Amino acid sequence: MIRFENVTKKYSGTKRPAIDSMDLEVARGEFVFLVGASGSGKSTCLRLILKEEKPSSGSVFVLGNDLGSISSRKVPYFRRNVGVVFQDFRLLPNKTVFQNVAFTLQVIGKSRGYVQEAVPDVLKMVGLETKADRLPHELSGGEQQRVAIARAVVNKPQVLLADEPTGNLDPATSAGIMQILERINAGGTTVLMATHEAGIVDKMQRRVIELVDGVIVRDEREGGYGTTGVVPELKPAVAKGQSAKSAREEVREAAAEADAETKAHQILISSPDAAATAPAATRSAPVNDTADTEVASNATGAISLPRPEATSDLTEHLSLAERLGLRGTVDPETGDEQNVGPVK
Ligand SMILES: Nc1ncnc2c1ncn2[C@@H]1O[C@H](COP(=O)(O)OP(=O)(O)OP(=O)(O)O)[C@@H](O)[C@H]1O
Repeated sequence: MIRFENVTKKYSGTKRPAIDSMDLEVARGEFVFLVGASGSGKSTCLRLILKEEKPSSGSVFVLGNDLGSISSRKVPYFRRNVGVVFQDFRLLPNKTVFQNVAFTLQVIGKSRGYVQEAVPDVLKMVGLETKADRLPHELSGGEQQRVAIARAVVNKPQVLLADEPTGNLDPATSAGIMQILERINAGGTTVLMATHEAGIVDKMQRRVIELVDGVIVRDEREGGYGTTGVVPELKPAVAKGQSAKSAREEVREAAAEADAETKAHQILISSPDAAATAPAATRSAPVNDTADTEVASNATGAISLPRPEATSDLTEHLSLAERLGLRGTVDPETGDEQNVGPVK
């Protein structure tokens, strides 16, 4: 149904590819989560499937079409079979719920009779049959997303792509959206959903594909959000003289920052109120128990802070800086930093 063959996508003006030599196969009727840190290539994957972007090399096949050879005249017809839902809903603000959903059908030339029948049906499916005459701004976020889903599936596409569909919603509302997506999938539609929401992925236990820097690092049949997160490989570069001096400054700054972070961390731990108002990435960063993973990146790209006791003196701060690649080896006899340089 969807197949990537050695697909690389490099946007112009960027150094590394957004998708790197990817092979992927999704069968009819599957429900697939695409997870990974911000910038790992999830949206690019979805855009390639929709033919909004072209691969730099390799081939994308969707619903039996080789997207590399499909004529531009045929693209709109191809897209009729691929519904899309976005994080920010993208409803037409001056049209009612009914009109927003009907719009999809009118664009593809469905008869008035068909529209009058199909729209109430799909609004019922998403639980909005009583709100057909409302304008988007008269709806909650969850309701707006339900309209967007209704619009995406009203013409019964074979594939539904959802890019962070619950990104703007609270957990309870998100659960309702996921029930709707499950129902749509149960009806035979293949669903691909990019998400950062670990709770949702863990609960659903569906296929999970995890991306890191445009590469699939995990493809699990019934997976959870997981914590594959890769520790960035940072090597100290060799530098001498002035740059070594400035690198030493960076080491000290890193140490001072680590100290500040440690204090913040202590405040978070001692004050539940402060924790409640902390940024999500800070709250969700896992605390690792093994010394070797004090500085680790989790799947959301958040750096988990070293435990407070691990950074209780300057030596430990410098060790943190060393792990970050800001500090090179120290000559054991003189104590001088021999090979010091900033992260490359
Ligand atoms: N139009 C573009 N032009 C140049 N670079 C782009 C473009 N779109 C995406 N990128 C780059 O491609 C990489 C992958 O981006 P993409 O949006 O696919 O990631 P993502 O995993 O969906 O991220 P997020 O979770 O933040 O939405 C990133 O490095 C991003 O900066």
